Amino acid sequence: MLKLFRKFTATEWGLVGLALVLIVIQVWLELTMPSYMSEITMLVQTEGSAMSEILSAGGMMLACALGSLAASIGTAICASKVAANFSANIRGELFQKVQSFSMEEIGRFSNASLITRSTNDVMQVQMLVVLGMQMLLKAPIMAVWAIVKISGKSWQWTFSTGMAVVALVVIVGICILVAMPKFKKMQILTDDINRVTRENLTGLNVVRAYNAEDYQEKKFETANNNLTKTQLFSSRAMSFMMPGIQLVMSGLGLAVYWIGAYLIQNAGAVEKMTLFSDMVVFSQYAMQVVMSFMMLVMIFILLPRASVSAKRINEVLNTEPTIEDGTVTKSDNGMVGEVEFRDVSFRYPDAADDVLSNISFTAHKGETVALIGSTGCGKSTAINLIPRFYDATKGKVLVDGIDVREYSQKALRNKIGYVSQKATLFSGTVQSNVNYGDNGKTAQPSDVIDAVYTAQANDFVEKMEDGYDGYIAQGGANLSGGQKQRLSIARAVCRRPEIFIFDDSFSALDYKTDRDVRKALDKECGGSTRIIVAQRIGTIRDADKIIVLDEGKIAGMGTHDELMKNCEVYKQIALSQLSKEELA
Ligand SMILES: Nc1ncnc2c1ncn2[C@@H]1O[C@H](COP(=O)(O)OP(=O)(O)OP(=O)(O)O)[C@@H](O)[C@H]1O
Repeated sequence: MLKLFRKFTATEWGLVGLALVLIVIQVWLELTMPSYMSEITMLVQTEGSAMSEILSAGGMMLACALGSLAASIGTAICASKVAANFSANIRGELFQKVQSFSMEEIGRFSNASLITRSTNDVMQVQMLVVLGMQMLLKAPIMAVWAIVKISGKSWQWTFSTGMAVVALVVIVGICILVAMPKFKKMQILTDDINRVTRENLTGLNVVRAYNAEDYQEKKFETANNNLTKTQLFSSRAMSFMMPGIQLVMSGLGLAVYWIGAYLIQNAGAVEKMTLFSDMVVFSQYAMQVVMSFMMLVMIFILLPRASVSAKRINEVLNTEPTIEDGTVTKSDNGMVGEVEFRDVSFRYPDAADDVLSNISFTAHKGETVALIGSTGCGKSTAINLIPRFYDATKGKVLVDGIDVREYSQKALRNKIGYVSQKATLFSGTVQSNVNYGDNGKTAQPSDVIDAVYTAQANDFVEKMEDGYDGYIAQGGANLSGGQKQRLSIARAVCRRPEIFIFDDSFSALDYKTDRDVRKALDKECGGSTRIIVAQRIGTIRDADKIIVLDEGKIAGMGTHDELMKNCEVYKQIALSQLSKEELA
């Protein structure tokens, strides 16, 4: 937690200082009030006191109350400003950190947990800062000051206040000890709720199509009940706290007056009046002491949850991405658009076996290299090593003759136009989706149009109400699968990259569109290297080199004709899709 607070900026520390000054003023004013009360008590009991004296003391009391109110509003403003800025900074840092994560770290934390950590956990810490700045600073000042004020009065009163404080500490201690483990659990269960809700929303079509609402509801109910039970348990434990504190406060009030009555009864006539006034003042100060402890209690209620949250936030902030950035920004060996896999093997973190074993091939500038093989044989995994979504566990992937690990990730990815297996579009317009990202080249509106034409997306884009400014919903929800794929292809084309990576990006296109896109790519982007993962023989049969993968190993490599002659795995895939006549 303290580690997080080190992130306070100078302005925030300045505001904390200002809040501290305001709190001292507030406490001073609050603790001055009982003196006026004592004065009024004395005046009321003294015969011949003038009304104006009572009114003047009352007026001073009112002024103290108003001053304390103003100081407390000032403190609250400072506290909320510090907390809001602090949490905005933490959220920003978390976002940046997650951006730097490789797929490995994202997989390790899970999307749901990263979202909870960036929202709910930050909120817990924010709440602690808001209340902590107001109460944690005020309580000790108030307690010490009030104790100083009451010391030297009757030892019986001081003793009863001390006992009340001990009783408070015991009650609060027990409640927190019982509830603390549950607080820790609560954040993890919030992750679960988040995960189940996200899963349900993203897969809503499938849920409905399979009438799986009940199943999803049960799943949600389990997560929800677990969280509710944990919350209820900790609330029940905590529910003993407030009445307990109230009991102690009332008991203390009673004790002060009871002791006072006893002392007054045994005192002389003159002492009686002083004792009475002391009793009124003491009960006020004693309440202030107890109130200070109550404020600390409030913080102790928040503290366990916030410290769990702070730990979870720090876990993310302290995680170093496994993909370290290199320094090379430009290859100065004259090579362009060349991709080489040199004896590459890869194993997913925590997996038992390699997904890829000893893969070696080269794609030269302007060549089309295709990867084909049964599902799950490692095609996507292989091409994900080029933009460094993961790093090879053995061997090297080279782009333009340089190990991809030596490049700065930005420079490496600037060379690449990547089209993922599942088309990803962002809420915005056609234009903002096609002219997406930054690779140092400024795309003109005409480049966007060219890219859309190359991807054969012009037919539907130009029919949209606003054309290239047409609205695209989040995830491309207002487009068909094939339309989404074409816009994803247009986005890669618009980048004018040295190397295209198409991860099964033509699968949602009909055969004719598939052929037209490939033809247009040949014409418009002929100089770029293309690495294509495909399931359809038709998509790749014209490729310069086809790599046949089987269980993560190369089963054959060559042109379509060569493979038809000498690669049994390829021949079987081809024959399963096309007749002998079509293949001839
Ligand atoms: N993030 C991951 N963590 C662990 N294992 C994974 C991960 N992603 C994929 N795998 C495993 O790696 C293997 C290869 O997956 P990959 O996605 O590369 O196959 P593919 O050949 O592209 O399949 P498809 O044609 O169905 O897309 C599969 O067995 C899969 O279970």
